[in-house]
Amino acid sequence: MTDPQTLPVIDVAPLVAGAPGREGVAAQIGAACRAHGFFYATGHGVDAALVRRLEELSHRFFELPEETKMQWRMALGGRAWRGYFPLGGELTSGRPDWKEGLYLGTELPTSHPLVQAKTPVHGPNLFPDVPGLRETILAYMAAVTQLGHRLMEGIALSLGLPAAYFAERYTADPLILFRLFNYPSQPVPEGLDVQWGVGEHTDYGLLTILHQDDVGGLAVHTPGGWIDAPPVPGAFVCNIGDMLDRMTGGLYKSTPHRVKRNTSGRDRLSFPLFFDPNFEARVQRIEGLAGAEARDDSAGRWDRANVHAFSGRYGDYLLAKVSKVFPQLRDEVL
Ligand SMILES: O=C(O)CCC(=O)C(=O)O
Ligand SMILES: [Fe+2]
Repeated sequence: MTDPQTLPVIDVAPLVAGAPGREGVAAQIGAACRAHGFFYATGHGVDAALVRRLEELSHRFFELPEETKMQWRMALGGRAWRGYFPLGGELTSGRPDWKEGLYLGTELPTSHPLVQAKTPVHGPNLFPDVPGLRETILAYMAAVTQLGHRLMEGIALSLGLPAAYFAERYTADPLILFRLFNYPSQPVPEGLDVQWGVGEHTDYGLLTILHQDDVGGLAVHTPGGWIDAPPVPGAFVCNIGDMLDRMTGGLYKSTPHRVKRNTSGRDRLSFPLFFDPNFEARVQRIEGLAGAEARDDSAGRWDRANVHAFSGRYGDYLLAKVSKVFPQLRDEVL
């Protein structure tokens, strides 16, 4: 039985290896997705030294003066939606979050057909000039994207589907967005309407794979109330997003979460990688899932949206959401 007060820690090694035990791993993932949509993954095979190096280099970047970091500001990333945003620069539910960040994603050259076609959220990254950061980000995104493919196989098996179900329809070429976040411990100036590191929200796509450092602050809104998702050394926090909720008719919940304002006295780093359907993919219900009701839960949702009513390209869903969190960019780049 899954304890409703703690998030399960699942050793995904057999799934990563494609070994016989992967059915058992899939069953545990399925139980977690039905219970809270959140779990920790250990045994994932992503090199701990790579994660440590990314933490060190990220600290080095965020420690730079704000004027320096603004050399790589998002406004310069254009439609690709890449670059640095300063403290208070992103809104959740209309309020500024107390975090700064660097937006990244799959690295595509300007000559790539999708970039030439001006497809939003596709393009080259704006890599800060911190020695080693570019290579480390690219290696990290590649490793965690591979993990995303394996976890989606586990999710497919957990629904009684062929392992390649999602890859065949949505994620042969997944949309990967990646962020480095820093939640500084610095107090909020008087008069600013800031409450959270990140306000309550759900993630938009299929699966989020998050590394958080040892500071803590992430909390998850389960049916039984808010529970903490404290750091578990060496584990990724995995949670499902709105599209999997939509595809499964609500069987797998896209669970709201938020991050407390950091008052620990040291910076908190987190690195979410969003493993999402291809921008052009049309998102459809999975046929014949027992227990799926596709209930309209919009009245109780943070954004009052009915994900089950959505039909269209994943890219359109994403853009409608993103333009709410960065309203100042919407007019410039979309
Ligand atoms: O920083 C965290 O721990 C969570 C961030 C998050 O929820 C998000 O970026 O969607
Ligand atoms: Fe999130």
